[in-house]
Amino acid sequence: MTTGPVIDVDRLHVTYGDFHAVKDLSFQVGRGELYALLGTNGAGKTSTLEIIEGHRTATSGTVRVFGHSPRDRRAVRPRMGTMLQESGFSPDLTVRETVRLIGKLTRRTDRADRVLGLMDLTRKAGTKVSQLSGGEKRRLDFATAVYGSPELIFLDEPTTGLDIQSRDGLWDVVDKLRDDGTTVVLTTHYLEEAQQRADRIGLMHEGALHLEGTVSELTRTLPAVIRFSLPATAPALPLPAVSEGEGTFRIETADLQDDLYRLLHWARTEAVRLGDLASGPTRLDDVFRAIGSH
Ligand SMILES: Nc1ncnc2c1ncn2[C@@H]1O[C@H](COP(=O)(O)OP(=O)(O)OP(=O)(O)O)[C@@H](O)[C@H]1O
Repeated sequence: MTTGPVIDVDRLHVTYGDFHAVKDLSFQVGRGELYALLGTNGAGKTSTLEIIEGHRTATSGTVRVFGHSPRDRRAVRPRMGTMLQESGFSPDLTVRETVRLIGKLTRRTDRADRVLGLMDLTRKAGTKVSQLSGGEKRRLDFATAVYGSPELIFLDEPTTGLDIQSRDGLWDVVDKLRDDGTTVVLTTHYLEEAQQRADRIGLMHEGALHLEGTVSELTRTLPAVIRFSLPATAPALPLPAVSEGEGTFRIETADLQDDLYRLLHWARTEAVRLGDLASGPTRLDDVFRAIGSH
């Protein structure tokens, strides 16, 4: 039984030649957490994950997984499953053979047919990997990652190329694993998936952690937004608003409830119809867009 964090990254540096891809990166992932490591293109996420997964050595700094070096494969591999962005499966093996091979290599035990069933691949069990569609390959990749229900799972862009049924199926499996205490590290460019599911987010930019926190801690760093359109004849608004052209306005607010109330009260009193009214907290997309602008 490990006490302390499942993943502990301390002052990690990764250089390629004289290029500094990861600079003094520190973060921890606790047991049972879903930690989303997100970032701009080239931020250093893959480089970092490759070190945590034991595929690459750090230039300097320390990384511990379950208290061990990730290069200590015997200690770490049986306890972690990995869904990479690109699988390196042998095209000539069947789907079932592939799952069994990964099980053997990682020293995890399970039934191949169980994990194939989870991802609706039972009918493809005897099919060669080379004959699978792109989405089926991704599902096979996920099935191998969850083989043996490991304590730690890395999901690198897991839903890219999956149809909506497969996405829902994948997240159902992840939710069940999490109920049993599995720790998940997710990278994705589908920010709404991270927004819905992550306990904490580490947001990388240019090799460093730009922001870290829960979704609400990150979105709280930016104002919420109210958008609407007005007829040209409308009287002056009760709040400062920015015109976005064609009669559309945007109000940025640190107090969405109060300012929305003031706007609606004004509209009713003045008998003004607010067109296409929409409001909501800042989305993770906006936090990303703000990177580099401050
Ligand atoms: N083997 C390598 N040799 C030289 N430079 C590399 C190598 N691998 C990555 N880099 C560079 O290091 C930086 C970080 O790359 P990395 O793949 O870790 O980023 P990322 O955050 O995963 O990006 P993306 O979201 O685009 O996949 C990039 O500028 C990349 O060009």
